[in-house]
Amino acid sequence: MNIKETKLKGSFEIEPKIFEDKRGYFFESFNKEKFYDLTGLDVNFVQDNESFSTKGVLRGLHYQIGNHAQAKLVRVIKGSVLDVAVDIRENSATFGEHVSVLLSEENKKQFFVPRGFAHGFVVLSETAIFSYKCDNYYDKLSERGILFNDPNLNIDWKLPKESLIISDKDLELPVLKLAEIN
Ligand SMILES: Cc1cn([C@H]2C[C@H](O)[C@@H](COP(=O)(O)OP(=O)(O)O[C@H]3O[C@H](C)C(=O)[C@H](O)[C@H]3O)O2)c(=O)[nH]c1=O
Repeated sequence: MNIKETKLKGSFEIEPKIFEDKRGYFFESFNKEKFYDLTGLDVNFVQDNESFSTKGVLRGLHYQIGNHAQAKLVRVIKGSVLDVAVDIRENSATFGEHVSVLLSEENKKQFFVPRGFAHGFVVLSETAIFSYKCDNYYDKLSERGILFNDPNLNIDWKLPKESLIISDKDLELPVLKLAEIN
């Protein structure tokens, strides 16, 4: 397994070791001990999620506030997505900055997004199955979000805006304001 910390401290790109043979492939999609050894993070995931989306679907940017904040270990089982994490940790030197990572069934890459980040992705393939682990439970009342095309974040979602498929809820999200992230 290769793990590389991104420019946003505490977030990591992960490349699992793939075992291929005449039958196909095998890899450990998560190993708590190895993750700790490579990141120093003793993470306890409590919830796994999966979503299916078609090309152009953009989910996010979402986060949960306070004690309900979630760290996520995300990956793509089918298709490919551009995955984006935005640092909204109040005193972070990289507050408001983002990292984009291409996750696909081909590269089998994973992205660890720590608590204190907003997260979202856009589907680049015809369809995509997105699977992720969270270290805190879903809590609807603590859900918040940032508008996907917040001009302050200047995220390049790679696809033309008119081709994006975004929920009404996400289209009504606010832009990032320091005062409203907790
Ligand atoms: C996230 C979540 C949702 N739900 C229910 C609530 C809604 O009735 C339905 C769809 O929820 P939503 O439209 O918020 O799903 P996404 O837009 O994929 O949300 C996710 O989008 C981005 C990529 C994220 O990082 C978050 O994990 C998450 O917010 O599932 C649950 O029952 N449990 C959950 O953990």
